[in-house]
Amino acid sequence: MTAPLRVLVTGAAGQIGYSIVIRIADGTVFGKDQPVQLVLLDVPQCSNVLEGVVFELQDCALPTLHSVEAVTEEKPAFTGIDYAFLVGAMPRREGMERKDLLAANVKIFKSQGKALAEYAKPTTKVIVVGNPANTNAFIAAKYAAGKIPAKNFSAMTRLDHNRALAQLALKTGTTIGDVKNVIIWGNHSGTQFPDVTHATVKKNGTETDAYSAVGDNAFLQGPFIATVQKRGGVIIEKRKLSSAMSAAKAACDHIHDWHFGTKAGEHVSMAVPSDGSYGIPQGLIFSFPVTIEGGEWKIVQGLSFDDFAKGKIAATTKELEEERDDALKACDDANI
Ligand SMILES: NC(=O)c1ccc[n+]([C@@H]2O[C@H](COP(=O)([O-])OP(=O)(O)OC[C@H]3O[C@@H](n4cnc5c(N)ncnc54)[C@H](O)[C@@H]3O)[C@@H](O)[C@H]2O)c1
Ligand SMILES: O=C(O)C[C@H](O)C(=O)O
Repeated sequence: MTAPLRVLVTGAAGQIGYSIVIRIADGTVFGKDQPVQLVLLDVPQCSNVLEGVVFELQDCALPTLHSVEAVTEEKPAFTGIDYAFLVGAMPRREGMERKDLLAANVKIFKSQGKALAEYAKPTTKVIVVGNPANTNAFIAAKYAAGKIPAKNFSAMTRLDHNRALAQLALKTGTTIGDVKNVIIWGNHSGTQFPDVTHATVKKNGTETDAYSAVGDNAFLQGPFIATVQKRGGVIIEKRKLSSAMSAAKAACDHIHDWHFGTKAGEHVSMAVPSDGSYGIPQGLIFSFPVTIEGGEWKIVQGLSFDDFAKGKIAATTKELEEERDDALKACDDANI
């Protein structure tokens, strides 16, 4: 029998947590033949809610769910895990930018970076969902350094990637399966650059580049980019809560592809530590197009940028550098 994977979800009493755990437990993420031991972490004040989630998962009677436990401390949460979905963090409310969460949330990721180093397997793979996701992942990786390699840390821009696919499909009157190879560059924030220069759309049986399929450059360089950049804020305005169903689905897509690999000829967007590719400062957790094989991601190389794209990439890089510096200062100030 296949050995179970031990998978941690933090913030499991929250709204994304509630949508994510069922997909991990029912085999959507790791496959229908892969047993999973789920570990759900939240703060002690949420222990009752967490217990309710455990009861519901038990009541789902899922063949792939080997075990599920609820914990409110880091040691039992992080011990021996193979994958960590780091969701637990404060969400933004109307009128806030994601970086306004930095001071409150970065301390969580300093502490969890240390816990990963102390208790998790050195091979653990981490997705940070809690905002500001890129910078939180940078901090977690920093405090786990020496025990878990930086390449095992990532932040989620798959939701932005999925939003970009959906907007292209809507605009061209196609379906999601017809659109591929959009790219999200940079930060999961309003400065991200959703780029369709290398995307393709299959329409009436013929695959063409996205610019030809849309036939409206002004749309692709204007409203399309703004819609994807601002989608999270619009959802908050409408729901009075931040996106959860779509965020959980994207986190599961991200880990599914990290585990199983990307399809031939396709790349996905994933915020990973820069190795200096495209001139992005080393170590910044920056969203790149990646291909994945054997559990290892590789940044797609050799893509060219026009001046428009260069300007967008410079802006998101600058924001990430500023967030990094603020986060490092907040960590120095935080007595954890
Ligand atoms: N990267 C993305 O694309 C993306 C998308 C949507 C939401 N988010 C972010 O995800 C985070 C969670 O969103 P949500 O809507 O589920 O929020 P939520 O408030 O519904 O749930 C967050 C949960 O985290 C818990 N928590 C807080 N501190 C914790 C800690 N130290 N350890 C464990 N659990 C802790 C809270 O008690 C709560 O149950 C937010 O920061 C949100 O902004 C990111
Ligand atoms: O926008 C937010 O604050 C939530 C999330 O990051 C999103 O993109 O939906």
